[in-house]
Amino acid sequence: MSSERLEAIDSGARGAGDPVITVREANVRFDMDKGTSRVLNDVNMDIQRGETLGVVGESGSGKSMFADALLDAVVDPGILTGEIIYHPENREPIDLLNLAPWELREVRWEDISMVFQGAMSAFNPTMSIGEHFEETLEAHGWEIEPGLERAKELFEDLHLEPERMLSSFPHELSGGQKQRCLIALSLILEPEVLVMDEPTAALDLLMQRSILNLLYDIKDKYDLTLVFISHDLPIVSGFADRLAVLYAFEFVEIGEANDILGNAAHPYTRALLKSTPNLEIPLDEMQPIEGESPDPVSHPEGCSYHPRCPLGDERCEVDDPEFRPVNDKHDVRCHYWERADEAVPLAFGGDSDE
Ligand SMILES: Nc1ncnc2c1ncn2[C@@H]1O[C@H](COP(=O)(O)OP(=O)(O)OP(=O)(O)O)[C@@H](O)[C@H]1O
Ligand code: NI
Repeated sequence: MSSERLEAIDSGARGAGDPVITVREANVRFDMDKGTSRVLNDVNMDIQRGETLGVVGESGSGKSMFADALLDAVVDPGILTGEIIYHPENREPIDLLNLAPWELREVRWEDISMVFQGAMSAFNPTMSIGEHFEETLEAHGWEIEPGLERAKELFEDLHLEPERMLSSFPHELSGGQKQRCLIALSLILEPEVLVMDEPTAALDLLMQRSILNLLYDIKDKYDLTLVFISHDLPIVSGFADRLAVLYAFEFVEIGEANDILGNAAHPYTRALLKSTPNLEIPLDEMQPIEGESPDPVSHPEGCSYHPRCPLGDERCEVDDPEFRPVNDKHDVRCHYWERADEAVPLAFGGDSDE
């Protein structure tokens, strides 16, 4: 690993100093007929124990690849390289990319659990919700009865009727109920980290917010670290402690959520803030981000955002910026971030000087 890269993870990406998962130089590639598709590009990240980390970016930016990488669950024939280390609270660190299949199965669910994108349709229609819980408990050699008692408590915490849920079949439930059942199921083996990839995308805005509020309420009770992935920046930002912005398969800005919202330093983040539907923004002030997102087979030279960036110049065409500090908890990969607020003003007043 180059020294610049190590520096790059010095502040923003590292957070406060008790990481539960450390990601170093993570890459995902698919070897395809038209060339090699690189869909996660040298990603570094420390996820801090107990935090809620929000990961945002446009569709196709690599959010799901990042989520899948955290559990070494990138689909075939994708190739994940780099280092993903899980740091349990009272055990030795675990190198996720060097585990036997049975060891990895144990870590998934019992240490790091995931609600996959689109998982609502993954319920088996012929099995009751209770049977889904039993199946998971059995597969991991956990006792059924105490497991179902825990399930009931989880249901109550998530404002669902326990008995009715256990005996229901997936088609008998609303989207919001199914989503909460999935969250309960993902917590049944008492994981320390819960990764959620667009867990509320198929739900209406009110339901999304109410599920996030419930998660927020149970997070402390279950001692959870949450990694929350979404294309919807306003939704995530109201909920996350830190935000990490993905552009073109790499993080371009990382910092405390409030700081990113009020003081976004990357032209892309600012464009994203401007373009994202938000209850607070008048519709006529929303602007889609101009230009195309990059092709994973041929990444642009230099800064990957330069073809779309109002600040892009000759330097940006050749020189890929490393992370630089905006403050001690906020890092950005842009040569000209100090001019980003002029170049991409936030019409709705995100900046204090507007
Ligand atoms: N199985 C696959 N084979 C090859 N390329 C893939 C595969 N799955 C995803 N990709 C590509 O990887 C890139 C990143 O995809 P990813 O699913 O991580 O995006 P995302 O940010 O999660 O998008 P969305 O918001 O739509 O879920 C995209 O260019 C996508 O086309
Ligand atoms: Ni995705």
